[in-house]
Amino acid sequence: MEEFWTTIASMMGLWAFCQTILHTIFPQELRFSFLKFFRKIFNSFTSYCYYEITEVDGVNTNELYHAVQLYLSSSAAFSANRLSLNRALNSSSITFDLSSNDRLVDSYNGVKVVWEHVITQRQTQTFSWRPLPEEKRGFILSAKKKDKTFVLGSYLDFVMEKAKDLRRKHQDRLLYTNSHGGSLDSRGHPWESVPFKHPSTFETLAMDPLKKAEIMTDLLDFANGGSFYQRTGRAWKRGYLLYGPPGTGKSSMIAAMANHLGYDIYDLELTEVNTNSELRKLLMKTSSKSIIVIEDIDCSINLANRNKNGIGSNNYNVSSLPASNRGEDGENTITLSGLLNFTDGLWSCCGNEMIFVFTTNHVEKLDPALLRSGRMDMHIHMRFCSFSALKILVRNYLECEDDQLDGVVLKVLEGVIDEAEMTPADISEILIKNRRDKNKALRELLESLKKRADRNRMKLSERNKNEDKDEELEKWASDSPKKDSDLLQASCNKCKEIDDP
Ligand SMILES: Nc1ncnc2c1ncn2[C@@H]1O[C@H](COP(=O)(O)OP(=O)(O)OP(=O)(O)O)[C@@H](O)[C@H]1O
Ligand SMILES: [Mg+2]
Repeated sequence: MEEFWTTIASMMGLWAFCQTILHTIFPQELRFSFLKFFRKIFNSFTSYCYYEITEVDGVNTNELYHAVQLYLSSSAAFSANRLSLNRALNSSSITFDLSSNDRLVDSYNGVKVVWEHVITQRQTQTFSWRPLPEEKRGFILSAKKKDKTFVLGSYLDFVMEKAKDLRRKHQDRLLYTNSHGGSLDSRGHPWESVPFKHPSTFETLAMDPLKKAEIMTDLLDFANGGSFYQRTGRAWKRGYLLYGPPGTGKSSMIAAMANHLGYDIYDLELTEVNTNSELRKLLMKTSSKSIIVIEDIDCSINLANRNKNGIGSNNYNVSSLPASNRGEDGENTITLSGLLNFTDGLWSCCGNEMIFVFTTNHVEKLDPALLRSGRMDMHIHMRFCSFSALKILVRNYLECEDDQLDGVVLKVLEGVIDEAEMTPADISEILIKNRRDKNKALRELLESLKKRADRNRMKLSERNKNEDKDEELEKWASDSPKKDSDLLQASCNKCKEIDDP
């Protein structure tokens, strides 16, 4: 027995010695290359095949890597012995990742495969035209050579599908922002993300139910229309323009869209982007199934001054933009063509299933080129609160259906709501403040609506009066030259009479 333990101890000592030698001879950055080399030699004798799935594939992020990561973090992950657990700030769920160089055995339809997660430090960069991530991450998938076709076809398709489902059902959606313009971080990403937790849904959105249903159908048609877009040769993307006064629910609508489809949101801060090529880089680094949002597009680029350099010059006056957003000569280097290409050019299709949403309070300021179908396919006017929208707000905030409310009060509300021109944001505020006392909430709401309606009526009658005055003035102005010319003609005739007695 003693001999057995001695042998075990010496073998362990030998193993530790070999490991130390390996670590000393091959520093961290060379270890990955060594393992690869070793694996190559080993591969020629083995009945297994190996596939490497790296995080970054050339200039683009590798979607397969993220799909595998998500897939392995699902129930399959419970069979692993060692996992790294993550919980992102504000996230509601814990995610599991395979630790570095750990393995996991998975089986699908009776075929066994092994996943290994490999993380290595990148070698010190000598020269690179773009900064590369400090860490190199990848999965190595190994399977028996005889199962090669099955693994590359059905199994990887299954992994992608499963990841898609998981993403929709469980994972928090992400909200990305380009807070440092278009430059890349240490991992080669220009976007920073936080979990997207906005609770707005189409259920809570107060707007005309028919319009709402139309938008929801349009979104689902888009999301399920992969084969249609493929067959018709169209890029699988759709543009929505949301316009209307502040507080009518444009941002809430974007959140509802994302929650409805389970998409991530890329909130593009255009004023932080310096050039068209930065804009393109940002686009290249977005993933499929996402909504790219440019809020207040009229404030991001001063489209009103398009003619400053002549129509078609595509340069804009950027006086309203921060200095960092201008070129050397004080001109912004983002051009209309850059923005149009962003939404409609060849580069706009580098991800599939993309939605572009632009919002504005002043649709009249936007260039028609930006608004045409194919770029902004659906124009959605977010209006002041209507009676049907009000009923949704009352149901949400006061937790009561309209048949539980006083019929007379409802009638009065219906009569006054359109004239009052109040935004859902203003109405929400009154309801939130008085949500513990329904009757008080409705009374205060009615008072505010009446006040606003009276004010609007007064404004309207004043405007009408002014318009009448303007009309009179115009009439007088158009008549007076006639009178003057009559007088002139009369005096000329008089002079003639005097000259020719
Ligand atoms: N149609 C709506 N349905 C439900 N809530 C709404 C609606 N419109 C506004 N609200 C409420 O008002 C607040 C402001 O709305 P939101 O930010 O969506 O308006 P917006 O149109 O994006 O305004 P802005 O043009 O100033 O960006 C939100 O917190 C939301 O709760
Ligand atoms: Mg908004």
